Amino acid sequence: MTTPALRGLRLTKGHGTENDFLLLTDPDGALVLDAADVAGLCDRRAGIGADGLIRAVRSRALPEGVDVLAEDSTAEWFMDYRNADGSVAEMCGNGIRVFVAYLEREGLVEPGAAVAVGTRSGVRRVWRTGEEYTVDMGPWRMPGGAAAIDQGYDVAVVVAGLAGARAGLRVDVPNPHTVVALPDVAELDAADLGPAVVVEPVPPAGTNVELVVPLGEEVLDGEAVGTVRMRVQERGVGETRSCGTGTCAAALAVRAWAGRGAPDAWRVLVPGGEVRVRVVDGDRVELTGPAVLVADVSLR
Ligand SMILES: N[C@@H](CCC[C@H](N)C(=O)O)C(=O)O
Repeated sequence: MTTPALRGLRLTKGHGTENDFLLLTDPDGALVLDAADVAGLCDRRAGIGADGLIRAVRSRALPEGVDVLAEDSTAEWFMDYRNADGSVAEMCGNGIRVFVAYLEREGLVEPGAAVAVGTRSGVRRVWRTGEEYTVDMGPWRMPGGAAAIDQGYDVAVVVAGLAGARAGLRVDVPNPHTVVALPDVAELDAADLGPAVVVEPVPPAGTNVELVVPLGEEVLDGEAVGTVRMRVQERGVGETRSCGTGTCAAALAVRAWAGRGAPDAWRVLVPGGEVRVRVVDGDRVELTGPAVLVADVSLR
């Protein structure tokens, strides 16, 4: 599995609500990691196994055309995110929390300080409160525009195990998501996210798909908080135990469906745990959840 160029490479395994990642540091961006290398390392039988791989590269070592430092000169590290099949993704909401926990543990950023991280979708700020990390995920977009928001959907989605086509609403965070509301947890459990999910019309860059069941609202510490249960099929991976950008998309879709007066604060329950999503100033979203480093591995 390991190509000679990767022998001796040191990786760390970590997860955020059981969305798991391999992390490595390549400060000068010297390592050539092609899609087959990434897929081999992420393979759960022949490799180490993970939903994605994250390479930490110094922003000043990035190839021309990726100018993170022009956006924020303090964004010293770039998160090079790859899905388990080797494809690249714009952003990873669980991965970026684990990335900052890893940078702290490696002594590459000041522990406990807010960190600006370069990503393919721009610079994102991450800060730690106790054991949890919060990410300013920035603005989102519903590519179907006002018509989709008014109608509540803009695509048709066919999922194995569920009868007929379901209505889906696309939400970019800014990686592409399609959120489908189901009436109850029995349907959520019946869905088979093993086979490909068919989305029509096909989104131009593909899509992650979230199945959600809204579970109502309660008042916590004087604030209305909505709860959503979610399962996800990730682009470039398959079904995963969690997806941070997906939880943001899920909360934003359910909030849009609920209409005026819907909560800004959401708990999203996923098979791997729970995260919190907050809409701030109506136009950007924050994600809070755990980050766990599990093991260090050296490739033979
Ligand atoms: N698991 C991630 C999302 C990873 C990228 C996604 N599969 C894509 O291709 O967009 C998250 O926690 O956000």
